[in-house]
Amino acid sequence: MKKTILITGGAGFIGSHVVQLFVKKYPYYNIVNLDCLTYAGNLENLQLVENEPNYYFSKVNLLDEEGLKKVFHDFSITDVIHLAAESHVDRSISDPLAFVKTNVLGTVNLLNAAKTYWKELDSHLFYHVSTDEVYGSLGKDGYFMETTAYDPKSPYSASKASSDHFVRAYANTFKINTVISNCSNNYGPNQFPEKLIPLCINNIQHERALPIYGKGENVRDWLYVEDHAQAIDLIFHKGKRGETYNIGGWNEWKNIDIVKLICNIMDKKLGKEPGSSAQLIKFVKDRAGHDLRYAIDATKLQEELGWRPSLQFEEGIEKTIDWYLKNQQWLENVTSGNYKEYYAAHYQSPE
Ligand SMILES: Cc1cn([C@H]2C[C@H](O)[C@@H](COP(=O)(O)OP(=O)(O)O[C@H]3O[C@H](CO)[C@@H](O)[C@H](O)[C@H]3O)O2)c(=O)[nH]c1=O
Repeated sequence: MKKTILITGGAGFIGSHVVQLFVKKYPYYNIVNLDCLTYAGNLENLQLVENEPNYYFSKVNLLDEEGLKKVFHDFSITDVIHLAAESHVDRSISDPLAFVKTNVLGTVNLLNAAKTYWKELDSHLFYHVSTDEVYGSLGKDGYFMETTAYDPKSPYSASKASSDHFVRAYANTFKINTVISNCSNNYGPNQFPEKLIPLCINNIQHERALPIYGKGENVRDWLYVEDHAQAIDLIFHKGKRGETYNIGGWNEWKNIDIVKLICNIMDKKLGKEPGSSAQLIKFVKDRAGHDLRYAIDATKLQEELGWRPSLQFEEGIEKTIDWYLKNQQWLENVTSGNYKEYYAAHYQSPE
């Protein structure tokens, strides 16, 4: 059966890489990008594929139940890769309800649309892209395994944990084919500059302070976004239905070390005195309930499906910095909201 895959959140950071990979690699699939274009969704991210004959865009909010059903019907959707989500932990602290609406209610709406539209459930797949934050926070040792009990600590991770549970509940109750992956911190092109790495790159360019929460001792595992997209491709095609796969980079860094690394690279690239960017580092009030350490074991994905990250971190971070330095206009557009003009020129009037 020819696939028509609905990729939600395709104008966002990770979603745009997944859409580009699928559109280019599988010209015989139709790819429908469903995105409501919040501040973090930008159609400029899809310039490389927007004219491909197998690419479609649909501006629909996950809270619009009828709109979702119409997309399933109009495009005869066969599979879903669900990436659309509110994703920023700090925003979830100031506005938890927005996360409940998009991440929990939105996911349930999407599951309902699939359940309503799909007749032979066995021939379809609902793939939910999730986060390692559902497992909570680690101390100095240990790793998140697929079997680790859920223990979300922030409104963001609680909303993603809840959406994971709904996906599993629908698999159990309504026999929808599902698969879930939980990934560590991503970095790379197209990431909105509220996240640590692009925030630092952007702030160094503008000689602004680099805010480090607490003492900068918190640890994250970092993965290049294209490696995440490759993992999603593998899991979508070869992952066992009903299973969960952890995705990570085996690449743990303390926040302060990563910021210092970015400072050093930026000094060289911008021709600044060594050590000058690091002077912008400013220790600020810690994030409320800040998870200490995330570290994820992706052995199952490696052993069952043969996935490994392709890039060393040092290479990935250079590539990322080069991309941001080359794409000043992109940064300007996403931080000023000018992307709406791009949307108007390419599609229709923004709301
Ligand atoms: C924005 C910002 C962050 N930080 C710290 C908080 C974290 O320990 C670390 C990374 O922060 P963020 O870039 O916001 O990412 P984090 O909270 O780890 O969550 C990310 O990674 C998760 C996967 O682990 C994803 O599910 C989330 O959507 C994504 O936002 O840097 C700072 O010290 N200063 C900052 O200004």
